[in-house]
Amino acid sequence: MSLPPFRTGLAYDVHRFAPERPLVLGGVTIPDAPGLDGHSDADCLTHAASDAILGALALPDIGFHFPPGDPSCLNIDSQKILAFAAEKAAELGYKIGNLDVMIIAEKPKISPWTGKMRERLAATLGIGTDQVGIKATTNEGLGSIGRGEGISAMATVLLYRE
Ligand SMILES: Nc1ccn([C@@H]2O[C@H](COP(=O)(O)O)[C@@H](O)[C@H]2O)c(=O)n1
Ligand SMILES: C[C@@]1(CO)OP(=O)(O)OP(=O)(O)OC[C@H]1O
Repeated sequence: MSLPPFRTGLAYDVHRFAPERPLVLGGVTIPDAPGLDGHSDADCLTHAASDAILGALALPDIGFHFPPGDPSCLNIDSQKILAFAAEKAAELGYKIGNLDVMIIAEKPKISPWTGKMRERLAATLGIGTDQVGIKATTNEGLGSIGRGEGISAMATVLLYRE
């Protein structure tokens, strides 16, 4: 692998609602909100963040490392997946410059939780909270997300070498 000083990564994930499950986003359990369906904890924000890091490194995605359906991944805490991606970056000599995430959801209201999510992701990644951005938007009623069928997330990351 060539080792340029900077590498960027981009990722997307979406999960449909599964109201009987707890809602975990950015490693934070949001009370009184419908959860998401998945083999893991279904934390689409953290999945997108993890895939952005793996993508920046040109490594296979999270499904390769944590196969859907693998019993060892059942209800897995996605912070473990994010920590794995961060370890891969460190192994290849990269640090995280910044991570930026966008949540697209009609519900619940995300903004009250972004502070805790930034702290959780920063702790998992071993970086400062000022290196983690999290924003949310609705889909203005358009499409499956707009109909309130699930939550999606996009993430971008900058990695650098010293
Ligand atoms: N699930 C969401 C969606 C939006 N927000 C916050 O509301 C603002 C306005 O959203 P629009 O979709 O109308 O642009 C947005 O900037 C967020 O601050 C939210 O917290 N949770
Ligand atoms: C981490 C995994 C493990 O099953 O989680 P899932 O909940 O299946 O979520 P998805 O984003 O569909 O695919 C990633 C999987 O590898």
